[in-house]
Amino acid sequence: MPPPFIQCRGLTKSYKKGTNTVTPLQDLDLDVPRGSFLALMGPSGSGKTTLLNLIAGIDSPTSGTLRIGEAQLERMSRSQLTKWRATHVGYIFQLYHLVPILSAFENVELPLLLSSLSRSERRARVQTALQLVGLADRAHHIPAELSGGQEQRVAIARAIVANPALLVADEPTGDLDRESADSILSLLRELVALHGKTVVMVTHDPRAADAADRVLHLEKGRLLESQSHRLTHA
Ligand SMILES: Nc1ncnc2c1ncn2[C@@H]1O[C@H](COP(=O)(O)OP(=O)(O)OP(=O)(O)O)[C@@H](O)[C@H]1O
Repeated sequence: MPPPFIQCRGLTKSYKKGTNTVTPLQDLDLDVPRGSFLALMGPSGSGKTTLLNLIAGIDSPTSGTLRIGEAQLERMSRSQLTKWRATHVGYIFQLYHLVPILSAFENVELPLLLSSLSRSERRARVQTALQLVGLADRAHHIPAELSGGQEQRVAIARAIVANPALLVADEPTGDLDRESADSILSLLRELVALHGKTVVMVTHDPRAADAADRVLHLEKGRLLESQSHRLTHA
């Protein structure tokens, strides 16, 4: 068996709040295989975003270990994490976070501007990403000229343009109608099934969680159960 792509052991995150210590994530053990789709559910304040941000290298654990691919994240400094993130993780937000004055093309190109790629290489990558999300014909539209579902597709193109192995998504369908939500979930499934991405998604929506291979429930910073081991997908 290959080693898990994501491996957490005793993962704990605490914050000091005045004289109190808040521990949104406590002693978490988790293995996620490469090329799988994991959904994280749980009540508000249960630690879902905290875990997502640790896995994305946005924040560092207080204790425990977190390995993603070859990288041992708990040993990295802030600047090492920032560098690692740029090539290894794509982040998808509930409210898309697109730059309103830039076209779809320019939004997707943003993560590549700090890379050493030439202009024509960047253009080719952006076009490929927009094609993959089905929006090649909207490249020159600004976000206000797109529907919510299309904006989220642009955000997904931006998340995959640097070809990261890992995608993390925080409520990616939370602001969408059912039909657009379903099409975003199909797209995420396609990225897993056809492109080998590993997706970790926080959601409150059981229908969204149903698109995942596995659903984990957090409560008060601890893992409750694992269910819905899906073996095949249409
Ligand atoms: N930077 C921080 N400083 C202090 N406390 C924090 C910080 N980030 C998160 N917390 C606390 O950790 C707990 C878990 O927060 P988290 O955002 O991970 O929950 P969540 O499950 O994602 O909730 P929601 O579904 O509402 O987004 C909360 O009680 C929150 O107040």
